[in-house]
Amino acid sequence: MPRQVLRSPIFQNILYVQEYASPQDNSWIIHNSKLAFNHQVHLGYDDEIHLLYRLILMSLVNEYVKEVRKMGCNILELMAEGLKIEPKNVLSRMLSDEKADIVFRLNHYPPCSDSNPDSDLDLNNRSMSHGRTSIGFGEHTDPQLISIARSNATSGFQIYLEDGTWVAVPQDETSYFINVDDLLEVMTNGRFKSVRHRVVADSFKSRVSMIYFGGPPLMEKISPLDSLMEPDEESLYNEFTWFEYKSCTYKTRLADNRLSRFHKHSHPV
Ligand SMILES: O=C(O)CCC(=O)C(=O)O
Ligand SMILES: [Fe+2]
Repeated sequence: MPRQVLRSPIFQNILYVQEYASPQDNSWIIHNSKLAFNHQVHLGYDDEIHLLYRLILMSLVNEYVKEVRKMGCNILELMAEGLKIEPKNVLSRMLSDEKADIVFRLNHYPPCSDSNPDSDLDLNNRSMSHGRTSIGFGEHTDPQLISIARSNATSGFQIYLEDGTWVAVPQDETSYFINVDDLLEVMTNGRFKSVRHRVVADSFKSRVSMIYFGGPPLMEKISPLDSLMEPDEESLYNEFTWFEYKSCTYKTRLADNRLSRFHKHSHPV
């Protein structure tokens, strides 16, 4: 099914017809710019897509999202089991809730011939010059609970390690890539870490990825799970709702450490 979605001629057409930067960005995803080389396709808002295309596309996406949501729930249940907490749906109930805040995003990174011979060097440096590298999607953590991604086996996805290096994650179109997101870090009181990641555009191959972002209902209160906390353990975070956190993501820049704003003992960055 996912491969079918990626390869579907409908998707291919839409990728080339409807490419534009996301309206809510504050400069971090700019269509065809040197800051980011990425086209996002926002489904549902594209008035010019032929109605028939839109209907077929919507039904493919809905079917995919339904299945991936089930997978997300299973993964969260396995995590609860691994953490030895009860009930087993303590995390997954937020995704299975009919008000769960789900986003599906399709990213298209055209080949970018902009890269220069120094870029490998630059790409391991967090303070790189954006003008000289071909960043497809700037570094960030995903704000939700978990993200589940598939791609067309074009490299570029990298994760950040605490020692300051970026590690390329080998891609293949038969695997799912699961990210721990910000809310899961809070709910596990830091036991799981939200993974900082980015995409570097490939010089020769186009990359397409589709990501399911699983978030809880907007008014869900987020704080470390009672059932997980040791008797003398202190909560690292102030309680907030997903709505508050989500609003904060729109007011901050992509690369910001948004969690630090909700951290009990640190100053906002
Ligand atoms: O394209 C990818 O593989 C990752 C994109 C991403 O990190 C995102 O959409 O949040
Ligand atoms: Fe992401």
